[in-house]
Amino acid sequence: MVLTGAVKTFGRAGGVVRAVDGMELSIGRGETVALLGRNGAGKSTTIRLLLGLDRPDSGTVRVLGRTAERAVLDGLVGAMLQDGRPIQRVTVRELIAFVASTYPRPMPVAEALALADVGAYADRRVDKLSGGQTQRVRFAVALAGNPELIVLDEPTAALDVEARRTFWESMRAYARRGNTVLFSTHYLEEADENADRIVVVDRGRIVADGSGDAIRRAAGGSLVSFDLAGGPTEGLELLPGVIAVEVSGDRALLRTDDSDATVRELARLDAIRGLQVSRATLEDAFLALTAPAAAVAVPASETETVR
Ligand SMILES: Nc1ncnc2c1ncn2[C@@H]1O[C@H](COP(=O)(O)OP(=O)(O)OP(=O)(O)O)[C@@H](O)[C@H]1O
Repeated sequence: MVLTGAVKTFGRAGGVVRAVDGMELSIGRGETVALLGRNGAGKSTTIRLLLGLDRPDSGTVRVLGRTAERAVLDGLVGAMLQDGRPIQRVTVRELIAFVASTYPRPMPVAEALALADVGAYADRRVDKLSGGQTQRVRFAVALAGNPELIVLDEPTAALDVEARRTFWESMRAYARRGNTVLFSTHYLEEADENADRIVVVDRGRIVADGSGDAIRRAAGGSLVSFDLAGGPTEGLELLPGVIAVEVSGDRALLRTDDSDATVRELARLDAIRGLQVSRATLEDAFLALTAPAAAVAVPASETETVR
């Protein structure tokens, strides 16, 4: 599926919000992709464009070679949105059978129940289930049309650790069949563990796109910190390897893609009091990429664009 220059704005008292701001995103069949961003980054709006629930103000959206609306009507796309609630007073099996009957080439009901791992309570009413069970039923609903692509908006937001684990097992089983998965999340570990590719979104734009490792690298592979001991802070950004500099009290934190070179130069300058070197975590990378006053700009050439 492909978003080309997609823009979606919302009018608001006092101005216009560019929820999606010139998004260029292409996802190939069989990929599992995480859309990672803070609250309000534009993830849900991107997903709504891909599902044909909203139209872009400009730019285009194509899903499996057709318009988003057409792809959904053809049963090629399954979705789990944040606010969807299954209809009540029916059993899980009845619900899935009903949803399947509305699609041209549905998944056999037993298969959808098994894949979403809801077989154990298939004959219970959907309004009598726990939060984790309900979420899996919603996943079964998304599978019922036998889609090639599934789009999940923060699928595990309300789940505990165990429910999350079983949810991702089901999702991976679906992906292993050669299907495509796009999910949004705030959770870095979830993106890293369950996606082949992470697309970091900030203010309606993609600020990094690649594997977890590529994103760590793009935001600076290591962090070097030391006590300034009253020394100058000017020029630190010019040290070899340094991508960004933060000063907090009397301590300087340098984000660097060549910590050896950075440390050698600091040693030469005799600025190694309390020196610490650590590998940037995905969390560091994410914060650097999406911090409100983004200190780090990732040149497009440093992101690993998969397609
Ligand atoms: N229907 C709407 N009307 C007005 N503004 C909207 C609407 N939908 C989204 N926005 C605004 O667009 C921006 C992006 O919102 P969006 O819901 O896409 O972000 P998100 O990354 O999904 O956030 P969250 O993680 O909180 O779900 C936000 O500033 C939001 O307030």
